[in-house]
Amino acid sequence: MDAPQEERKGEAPWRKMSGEELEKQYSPSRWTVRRGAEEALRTYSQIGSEATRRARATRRSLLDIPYGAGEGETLDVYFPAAASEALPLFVFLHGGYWQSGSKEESAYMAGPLTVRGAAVVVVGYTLAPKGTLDQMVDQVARSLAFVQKRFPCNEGMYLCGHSAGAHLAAMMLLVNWTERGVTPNLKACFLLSGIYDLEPIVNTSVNAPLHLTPEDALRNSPQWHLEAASAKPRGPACPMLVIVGQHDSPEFHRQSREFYQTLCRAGWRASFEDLQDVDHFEMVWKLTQQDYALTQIILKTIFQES
Ligand SMILES: N[C@@H](CC(=O)c1ccccc1NC=O)C(=O)O
Repeated sequence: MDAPQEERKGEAPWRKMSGEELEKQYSPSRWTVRRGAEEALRTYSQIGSEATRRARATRRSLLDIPYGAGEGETLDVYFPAAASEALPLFVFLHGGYWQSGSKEESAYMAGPLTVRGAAVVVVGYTLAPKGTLDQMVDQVARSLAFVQKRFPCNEGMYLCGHSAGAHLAAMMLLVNWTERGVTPNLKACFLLSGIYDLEPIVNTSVNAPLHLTPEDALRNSPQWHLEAASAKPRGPACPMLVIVGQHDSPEFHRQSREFYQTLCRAGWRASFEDLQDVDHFEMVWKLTQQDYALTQIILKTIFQES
């Protein structure tokens, strides 16, 4: 059963916030500590573009591979030096509130991960207002099915999403893969600074290009459907890592903590990490660095080091 309406309509703190406060809570760039909002956003996209350029110049890659017939339904793959298809695949879904960002500026982790022997897949999807949230969720599901079919010998898919991308990643736990004829070999999920209950953003500026009705928001809120989902945990081998940045807003902390609790209730093996000393953007751009705590967590999860 889905979460009862009383639980959804309960005492969530955002319901008592002014419009202005809600807007602030859901504007990650207003919570950065080392840079101003605009500089943080600029740096985030610069580091991503530069990391992507570098990966394209120095790694074997497949770029703009269509996973569907629609415009923008393409993905990029970056490979380690040793040629093999029996590789772990790290699949990244970029953020940008479903209305900004692109795979062309999101291969942050391609360097550190390919050096260690994992391939990195960066998925493109159709941003709002052109794409609707339902379409994006379907696109990401099709991209994962495509990757599984294209690399059937993969040693596991490690799905990672940031912010809006973490929402899309979490929605994948609700997909009926049997119906789609292929089940991705999912080995772990990294959910970075995500939002899992979309109702609070319906009345913020985030929703201007999205046009989410309260019904759209509820249908696309993994927080309220996970416990009822038919896609049950694939056994103890698929951990869910829910990670939020120390300097993310209180609402982002609440969203991650409550989704972690829901994952546990639904029977997933989940962990929760409040990643010290990073904001919403540093959390991802530091994945360009091999010695960054989150890069190390990802590598340990993929390569099972203790
Ligand atoms: N306008 C937003 C931008 C934003 O939220 C964002 C930007 C890049 C990557 C992820 C983001 N957040 C969620 O997807 C802000 O004020 O931070």
